Amino acid sequence: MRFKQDFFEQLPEFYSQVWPAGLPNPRWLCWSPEAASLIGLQQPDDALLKGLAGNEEIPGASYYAQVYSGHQFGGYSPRLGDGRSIILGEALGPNGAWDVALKGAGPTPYSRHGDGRAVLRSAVREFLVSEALFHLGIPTTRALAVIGSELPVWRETLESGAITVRLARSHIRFGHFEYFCYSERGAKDKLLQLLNFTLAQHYPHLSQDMAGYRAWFFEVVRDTARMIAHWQAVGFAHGVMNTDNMSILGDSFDFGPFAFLDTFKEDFICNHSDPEGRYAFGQQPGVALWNLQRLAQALTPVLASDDLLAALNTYQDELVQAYLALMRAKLGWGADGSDEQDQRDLTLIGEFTQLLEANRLDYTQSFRRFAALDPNDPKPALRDDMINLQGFDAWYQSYRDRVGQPADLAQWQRQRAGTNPKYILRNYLAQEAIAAAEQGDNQPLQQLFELLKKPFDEQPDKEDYAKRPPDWGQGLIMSCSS
Ligand SMILES: Nc1ncnc2c1ncn2[C@@H]1O[C@H](COP(=O)(O)OP(=O)(O)OP(=O)(O)O)[C@@H](O)[C@H]1O
Ligand SMILES: [Mg+2]
Repeated sequence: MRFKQDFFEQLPEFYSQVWPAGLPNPRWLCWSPEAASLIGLQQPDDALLKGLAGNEEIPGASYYAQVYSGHQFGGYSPRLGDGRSIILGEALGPNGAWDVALKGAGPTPYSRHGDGRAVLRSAVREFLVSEALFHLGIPTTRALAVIGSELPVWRETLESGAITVRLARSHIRFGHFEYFCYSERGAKDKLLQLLNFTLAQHYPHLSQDMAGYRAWFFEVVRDTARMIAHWQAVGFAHGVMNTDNMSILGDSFDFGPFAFLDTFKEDFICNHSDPEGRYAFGQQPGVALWNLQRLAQALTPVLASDDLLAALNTYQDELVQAYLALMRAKLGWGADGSDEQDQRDLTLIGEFTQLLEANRLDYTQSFRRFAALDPNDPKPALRDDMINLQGFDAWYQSYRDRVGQPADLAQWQRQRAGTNPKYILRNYLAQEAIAAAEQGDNQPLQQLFELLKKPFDEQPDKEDYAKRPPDWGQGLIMSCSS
């Protein structure tokens, strides 16, 4: 790995230097060749294993934990920071630089009462979902590898310690700005320093002045809205949308109790620690706006309120337009750009998801039906899934009116197959692969990983992975303890 150390060198007051505690008997559990290529790595080898486990120093790396704060479940936590993640610097690749972070590398000055560790189960989940989201075309941090070990780590029970090697375009979170606004009260110079750094690194087209800052915040709002549109369109629930888990670049970030929906349920909650459903699937668009409002508030020392408000006011439209574009691609609809059509389409989409919910249908499977649907067919396979046929027939008539007859049906269906994944990371699939890996059998994990790289392909020998979960695996709710 070749590194540059811009954050480390330019922002010395924004982190603590810290060494990884190391892992006994480390072994490769997962390796993503696609992520590796981003930073010019070819093969996992022994020297790299020792380095990423934290057992030997990696040449050129600086070891540091960033300080940040954030709103967690609505309340402000004045000091969080990387309590179990150590960043090595920005690794240089053929198309830019990627922060390399060892998540689970041991305690840091921000660990408070935590052990600084991650367990195999959570490390593998983060690995799988990072790469799965990427292959679904959703902006996300990436995962290079998971390293397992014989380190005993206590959660609800005795588990083993592991490290996810995360690659991120940036680790700067909404919470970084909140920290330098509230927790370091009056540190306007630091807020500005952070903002200028962010612009220089990631928004080179923007100037470091009021006009540039203003344009930047509009982009943050836009990119956050687009990320959320992707989550809602694919049926992804993040589970812990605290502001310290919101990447400033609009990449999906920090994967804990996430879930892809199986049976569609608007108010589906995937996080065991969220009984109120603050972060329920259907709440995500509103929560992201709330989070952007917290970010805006933290930016008031450096940006005019009117500018911040003007940007926040674009959120809904950015979200709706991005969501409509994705859903139209899934359903096979064109667009004429009119408000009337937008409204009608939103209504029609909402009616469809209501049908899914009322008929207790699987979100992914139901949309995948469109890949084999002929709009000329009055009784498509999708109809056979429904209990409420009358409701479906009424909706389907509107759908057919909307879609018209495709000029080239085969091509139209290929397009639907390319926008409605067949395979998603269902929680029960992750569970099965993890259970095997915990017993020393990596094969199911490797197979699942390979499957998720081609979510839109038929992969006829993998049909079982497209099925609905067995009874034990329905609507699994994950605990936050990771
Ligand atoms: N086992 C742990 N030991 C020490 N600190 C922890 C541990 N687990 C979480 N934390 C800290 O608690 C806060 C909230 O945790 P959260 O689950 O959002 O983040 P995370 O999953 O640890 O990491 P990241 O956001 O970098 O993906 C963070 O400051 C995090 O570093
Ligand atoms: Mg976090």
